Amino acid sequence: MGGKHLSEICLEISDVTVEFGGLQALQRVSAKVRPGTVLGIVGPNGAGKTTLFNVVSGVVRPTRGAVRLDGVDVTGLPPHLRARHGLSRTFQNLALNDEMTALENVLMGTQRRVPVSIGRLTWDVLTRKSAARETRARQDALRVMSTLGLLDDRDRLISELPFGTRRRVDMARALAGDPRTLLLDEPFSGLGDRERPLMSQIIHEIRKEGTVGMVLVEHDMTVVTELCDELLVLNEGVVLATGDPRSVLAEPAVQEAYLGPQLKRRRKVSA
Ligand SMILES: Nc1ncnc2c1ncn2[C@@H]1O[C@H](COP(=O)(O)OP(=O)(O)OP(=O)(O)O)[C@@H](O)[C@H]1O
Repeated sequence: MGGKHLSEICLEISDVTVEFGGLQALQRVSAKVRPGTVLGIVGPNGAGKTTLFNVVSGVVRPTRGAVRLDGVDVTGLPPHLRARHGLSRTFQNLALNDEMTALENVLMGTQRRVPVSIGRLTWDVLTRKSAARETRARQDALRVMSTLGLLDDRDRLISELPFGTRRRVDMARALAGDPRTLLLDEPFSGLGDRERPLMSQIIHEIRKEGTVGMVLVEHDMTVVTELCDELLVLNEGVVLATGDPRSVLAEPAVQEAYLGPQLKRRRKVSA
């Protein structure tokens, strides 16, 4: 990103409120993410986690408040234009084309920086300049795939790959866009015991590199405590607590928000 001024904060959510009809799904939520850190968004069902994720990715437009990527206000921008400001995301249900190879899917992720043609069909109409871009995109895609242990799978169709490998391909696709801010939507969901440590390690490595800020929505509190620098706990659209994971999860209000519904159910059953 040569020469461009990059703000210390890659993602800033300022005073965001979202109303769906009469329901306030988010009320005055603020957060900042720095490169090399992971912000975890947690909270019980219906707390507003997905809505906040959707506000950052541009799927939901906030009623009030703003989203900034590298200091640029992107609140009015549709999702596909946010990639130009360094935003990339993974999907809980994966965003892969099953009929394409792993490499072709990862190449799709490089399109943020250069308009890449990925099909054999369009190869013959490419100019020499775009052929050079294609070569660079392939190199970038293969480099990311190598880091994620996917080189041996590069020419296999997504439909032939086990779920855990597909999840890593989705991660490689998101990373191939060279993001500054990466949204991770339940990246451990559906992974087996052998695949989970690998995903943890990948997130650790990205964090250690120090150039990408991550936002993680995840239900597994062990993962959240282990991977996140900071937690933002939502409950019924309101920020209940923020801070380092262990102290935040120990707060009585947070415990009540999580255990409250269970305790209420138990009281009902025993009444
Ligand atoms: N498009 C929508 N229209 C109306 N209400 C919505 C919409 N999307 C979400 N909501 C409501 O907003 C609130 C927050 O929902 P959200 O999906 O963000 O919660 P969540 O924390 O992601 O929950 P879960 O953990 O169950 O996925 C809920 O009451 C939900 O019913």
